[in-house]
Amino acid sequence: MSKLIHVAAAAIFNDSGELLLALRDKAQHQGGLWEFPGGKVESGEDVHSALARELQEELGIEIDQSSTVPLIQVPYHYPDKSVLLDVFRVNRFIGQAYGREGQPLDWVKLSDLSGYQFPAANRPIVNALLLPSAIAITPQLQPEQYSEFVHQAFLKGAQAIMLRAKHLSEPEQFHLYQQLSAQCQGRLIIWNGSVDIANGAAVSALHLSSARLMQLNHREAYCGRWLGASCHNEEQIRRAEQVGVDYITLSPVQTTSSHPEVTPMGWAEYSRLANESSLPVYALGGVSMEDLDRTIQAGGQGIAAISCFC
Ligand SMILES: Nc1nc2c([nH]c(=O)n2[C@H]2C[C@H](O)[C@@H](COP(=O)(O)OP(=O)(O)OP(=O)(O)O)O2)c(=O)[nH]1
Ligand SMILES: [Mg+2]
Repeated sequence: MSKLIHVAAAAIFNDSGELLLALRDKAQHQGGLWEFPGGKVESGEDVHSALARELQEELGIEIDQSSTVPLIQVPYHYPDKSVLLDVFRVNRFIGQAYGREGQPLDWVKLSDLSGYQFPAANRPIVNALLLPSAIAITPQLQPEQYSEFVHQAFLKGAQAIMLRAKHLSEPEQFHLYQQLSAQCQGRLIIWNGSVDIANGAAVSALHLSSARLMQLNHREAYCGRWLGASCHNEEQIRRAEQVGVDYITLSPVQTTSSHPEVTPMGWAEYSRLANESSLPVYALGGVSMEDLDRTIQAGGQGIAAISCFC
């Protein structure tokens, strides 16, 4: 397999929360498609300097390291070359962005991103931009207690809910899913269950256990928009990538009360696995909202947790 070409790229936001896209020239590799501005890291250059240089060369804007936050690293093998897209979120910049190389630019709302055609390697980047950074997973409760849990979880900073209620019957789970979907008012609600039931009930976000992930052969078997999976080791992560899921949770990062007998992987191993994976990776197991910044700095998407939202 050819050597990975290290590419620094930026998801640049303006004060209105719009994202800057540039159109690649037809003559370039992956030409005619929209991209996140950036380019190749030169030999001897660090990725932050490369990003600042590329954004100056391509857009005429100035950034510094304090205004960039890691978004995702995506290794990707095209038939003709292999790239490592090292993508940062840029929330502050100096200057007025314009296409210095004549390339058309567009400021785009996140909700309009699906209307743009990107290189194949960009799918996880778009997913990382659309997915939340904090998911509250429901503990085992009586059916009438879930609504209060969801209410509290949003107050405590969760941006999405994963309904995991294996102690209830499937009709009860589905009834709860519908009730909580109404309560979430457009925020993401993920159902932890099987592909068949999710398809039958037109569930738009499904999370698979690692056992269900290993049994799934094709992403297309699930009809909804978001597909996630629980992973605990490299074999499961590779499987999730092959199947083409949209995100994974990786656990346990730290000792957790729900599985006290399992040895946690620790932050260094979490970071290594998250960076090697092409997918958005949530830290799970003994983590809380206080770990959000370190998770993102470690190359993760965010946190998924039960206890800290109870
Ligand atoms: N900048 C950027 N490159 C991307 C994206 N997605 C994707 O697959 N790529 C690929 C295309 C290229 O093979 C490589 C980046 O190369 P580039 O053409 O931007 O590099 P550069 O700015 O240094 O340009 P050049 O001087 O080599 O022409 O990464 C993306 O969103 N942004
Ligand atoms: Mg470029």
